[in-house]
Amino acid sequence: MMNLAIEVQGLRVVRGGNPVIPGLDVQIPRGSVTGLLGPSGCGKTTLIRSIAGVQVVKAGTVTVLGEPAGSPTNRGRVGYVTQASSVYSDLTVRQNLDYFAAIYGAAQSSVERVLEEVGLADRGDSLTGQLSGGQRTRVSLAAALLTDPEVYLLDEPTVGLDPVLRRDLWQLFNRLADEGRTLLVSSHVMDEAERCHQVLLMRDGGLIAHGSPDELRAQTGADDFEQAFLTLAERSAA
Ligand SMILES: Nc1ncnc2c1ncn2[C@@H]1O[C@H](COP(=O)(O)OP(=O)(O)OP(=O)(O)O)[C@@H](O)[C@H]1O
Repeated sequence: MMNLAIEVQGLRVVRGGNPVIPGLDVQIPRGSVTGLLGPSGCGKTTLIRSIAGVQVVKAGTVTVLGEPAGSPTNRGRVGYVTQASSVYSDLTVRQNLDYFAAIYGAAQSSVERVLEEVGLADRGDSLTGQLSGGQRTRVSLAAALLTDPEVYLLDEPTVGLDPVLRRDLWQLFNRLADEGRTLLVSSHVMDEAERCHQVLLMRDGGLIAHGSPDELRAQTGADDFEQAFLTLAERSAA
């Protein structure tokens, strides 16, 4: 049996009276980077929230590391980085990380390590509120890295980043997966599919494809993922 990090069965989520996820099943193996790709509003954040255990769900089961999503047993084992950064704007970057290290019980020495990993080693003394959106997201990511979680749920972590930083972050995600961590990373930039082991293509609250980048290319005959998505979207609507 596959060693699963995340298992979603029959997930149904209603938001604002609308069934934004009408019924979804997916399995994500440990030690992989899975890209969750799809257009704005298709339900990526809702799916990630359901896996993080912070979304009210109408039906279905979501299991993370063998526990129900949101289980206290998984505290510290699951790192969730939301789209809106969840760090304090009136503290410096280092003060934020010192604070999170203290409440998570992480070694203070890990602060410099995570600053380096997210490319913010030179911004430790900057006031977080004066950083760009992409920099603030990286402070949130650094805070998640402090506890060395087994599962990372990252909601659009590369939005607003230049190509060099995006490449560096994807290298970090792949390194974490090589070390046995599991990452679910959402993006609406289709080209980011290339950097994942597995890709989930989402549309209108459902999955229209799940496979490796090569498998999706072979299924559609498309060279780029923008085209592959369009082909799969047309097929799913037919
Ligand atoms: N708080 C809310 N109340 C009601 N409906 C919501 C709420 N948040 C999101 N929705 C709806 O749920 C659907 C899915 O939204 P979601 O944020 O999960 O999409 P997304 O793919 O993450 O979008 P984006 O890429 O723009 O962040 C959308 O139709 C959205 O309008």
